[in-house]
Amino acid sequence: MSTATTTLTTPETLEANLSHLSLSASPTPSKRPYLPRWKAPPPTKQEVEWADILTVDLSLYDTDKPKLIETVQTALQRDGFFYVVGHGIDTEELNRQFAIGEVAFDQVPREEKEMHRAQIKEKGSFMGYKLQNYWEITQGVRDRIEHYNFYNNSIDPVTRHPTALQPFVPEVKEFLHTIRQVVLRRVLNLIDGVLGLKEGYLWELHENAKGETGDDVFRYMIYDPLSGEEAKKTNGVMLNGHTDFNSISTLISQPITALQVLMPDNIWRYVKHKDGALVINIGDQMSFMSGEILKGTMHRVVSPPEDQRTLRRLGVFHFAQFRNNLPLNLLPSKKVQEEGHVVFEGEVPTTNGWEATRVKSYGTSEFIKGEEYDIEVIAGLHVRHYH
Ligand SMILES: O=C(O)CCC(=O)C(=O)O
Ligand SMILES: [Fe+2]
Repeated sequence: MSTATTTLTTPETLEANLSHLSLSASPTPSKRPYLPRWKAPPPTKQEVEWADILTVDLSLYDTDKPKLIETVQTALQRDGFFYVVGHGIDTEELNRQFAIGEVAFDQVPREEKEMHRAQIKEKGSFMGYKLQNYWEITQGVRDRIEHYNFYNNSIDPVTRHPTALQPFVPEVKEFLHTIRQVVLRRVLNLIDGVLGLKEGYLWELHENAKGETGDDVFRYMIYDPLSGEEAKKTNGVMLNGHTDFNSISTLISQPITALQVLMPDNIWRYVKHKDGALVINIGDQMSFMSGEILKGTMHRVVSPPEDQRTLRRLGVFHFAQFRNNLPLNLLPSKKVQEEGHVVFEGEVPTTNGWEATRVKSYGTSEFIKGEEYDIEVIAGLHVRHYH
């Protein structure tokens, strides 16, 4: 049974409908186009400084929600990051997404990738490919990152995607649907609990009863290693320190140790791989709407430890978006009004407006240069770009 047609609009129907979602491998995997299983690289054996990140076990969602709300509260007010386990998505389904991701990079010819190049500067959109060398890291060193992005509201028709990816598009759609319902929706409900909002309030800002849905980005991403020379110039940095632009980001944990979080003591620490877990953080927009009670935390990607340094690093990401054209005002929560602060003094940017502005300028525009980070001014705010 396909789940892609399940439509969910009201919080009351969440629990009833969750039971209809395929949380494990599809019952008809034989109908799926063949792909070899993705072979995950071995975890690092080196000791590095790990970030202390809390874990939310979603299998307790129905039985111990108050405990989960408490954990999400600590995680988002202190670190901005947490792991999610017990989400019910089978590890084979997660593996399959990495296998499809490889197709996007290794089975699509360069000319076809060029044809699907994202209109980043023109439209502030990553739809399609962001190819290598588009961004500057620092001192003239260009990035070694390629990504392919699906947009939730523009996945159809299948033929808009590169030929090699087309057979897998129905699965991508189904996976994105599942992750929205099983992970995003429940996490948003927990954040409602943290902020004292009525359950379902934040979900409604992501998908309303009319079926208007945020234009989430679903991304496959691959990092090629930096050369020794490049790494020396960037201090090992492969992706500059940034906050995400959206509401909530989810990445599937993978073994190559490279993602670092700037912890409250101003030290970058590594995010440790947890098999089958998802790593969640909030982006600018959720942070702003919370009056910055919830932290949009700085993170970056650096060259992995010695035993993984020459490996390519494949990633799978879901960047959830609020619905379009919502002003980034404070949420109607007593806690936000009392403990948060007004973020925008002048004109308040909209959800998709903020996203597009950040996509357009990231990695390409001239900012105010600083020792540790450069500063970009958007709507009167100082946005930091660590290098
Ligand atoms: O590759 C990663 O682990 C993080 C990537 C990231 O932060 C992003 O794409 O916003
Ligand atoms: Fe990020």
